[in-house]
Amino acid sequence: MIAVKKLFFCVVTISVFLCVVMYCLMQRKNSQVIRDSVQYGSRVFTPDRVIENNLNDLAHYGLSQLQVDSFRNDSASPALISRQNISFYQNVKGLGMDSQMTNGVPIEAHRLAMTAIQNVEHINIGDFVKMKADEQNSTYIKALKLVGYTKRLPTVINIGAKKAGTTALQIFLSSHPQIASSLNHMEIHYFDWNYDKGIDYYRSRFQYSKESQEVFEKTPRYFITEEAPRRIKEDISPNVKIILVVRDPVKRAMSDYNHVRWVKRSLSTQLALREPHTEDTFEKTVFTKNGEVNADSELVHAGKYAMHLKRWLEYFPLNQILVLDGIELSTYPLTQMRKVEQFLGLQPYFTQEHFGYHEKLHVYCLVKPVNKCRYNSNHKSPEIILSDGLRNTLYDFYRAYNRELEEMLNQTFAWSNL
Ligand SMILES: Nc1ncnc2c1ncn2[C@@H]1O[C@H](COP(=O)(O)OS(=O)(=O)O)[C@@H](OP(=O)(O)O)[C@H]1O
Repeated sequence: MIAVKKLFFCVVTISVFLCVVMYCLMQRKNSQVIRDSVQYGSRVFTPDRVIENNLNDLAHYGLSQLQVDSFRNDSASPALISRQNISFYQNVKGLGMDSQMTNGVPIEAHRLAMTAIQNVEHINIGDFVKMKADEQNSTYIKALKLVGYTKRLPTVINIGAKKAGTTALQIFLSSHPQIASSLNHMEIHYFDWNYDKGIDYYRSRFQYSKESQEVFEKTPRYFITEEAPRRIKEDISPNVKIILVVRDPVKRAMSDYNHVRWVKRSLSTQLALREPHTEDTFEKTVFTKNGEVNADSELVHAGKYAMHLKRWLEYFPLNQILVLDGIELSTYPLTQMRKVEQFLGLQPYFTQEHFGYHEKLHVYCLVKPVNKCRYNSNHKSPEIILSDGLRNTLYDFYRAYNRELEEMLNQTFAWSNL
């Protein structure tokens, strides 16, 4: 009997040991895949999936920069597009990507430009394909211009706040036919991190667009960047329209903490270095050892909305800044997007049919014309649990800022007096 028990014990121990080893190996593999993956719009592509889906084609379109570190490098020249036929787009569409590609030429613009090359420039496609890259490039850009498409600086900027729902806004707004976006819908970070690259670099990071379109970018870090409002006013125009999304600042800080920890765990050191400082728990990050709020922490600082907004108001009048509540955006996307349409003077486009509730994510996603949901990088992060005392201390800290924001905007927020 004792021998059977011992044998049973041994089998259980070995099985547990093997399970632990397998689990560790799988985690290692997963984290490698995450490190090497790239987020494209709302999708994440791992190297395996990209190779499966024809890396050669993707490489032609700038997607050879598949390391997260090269996100902000220049993309392929528009002329490369002419070397492939339209079926490439169908491939890409099959992958669930946008038809507006890395090089920023919308499919409609490409078709018009190719027609112009043949009918206006009188160059047949055979000759065009054989042209040297430089000549082909300039012919193509000239044709794009001829049909009304150029790269332009933004007319609308979503300045933040980080983790307040800005990606959802971007996904919704970018589907409006009168909106052109940044390439790949990337955050360009021009007015904070990439300012020394110059305005031509900034312009190059947008899709080709028509005069009748608004050009849109979102970089949530602009909101807390001291120089951003002045730079935007001086370098683009005093008429740029600004959209700010705000959210319960305590929830924002928690979401930010999870995001930063995820970036530090999963992405490159270069990207991680740019993220705010964090300790190994949320509590240690936002509170001092004495249990006071650590006002120096960027995670805390970013939620002092009234303070940041005041700085923006030194450069832009309030009627040029639309402030949305992130929670409203996740619950009533149609009402919020109608506000945005009105603010930007766009034709009414959105209807309830464009939005569908995602049961697992508990938010609304875009379901028309394509399914697109915010990829939630934090979904595996454990929920942050704070004692009632610390939670109240944090809410107390923000209350004065929240009330000031309400007064400035003559608008109330459900989280203002928590
Ligand atoms: N449809 C919709 N509407 C409003 N908010 C939404 C929506 N979808 C997602 N979310 C929540 O937004 C949080 C991420 O905010 P951002 O997209 O601004 O993050 S980022 O600054 O771009 O990284 C993130 O919050 P947390 O889940 O608390 O981390 C998302 O869940």
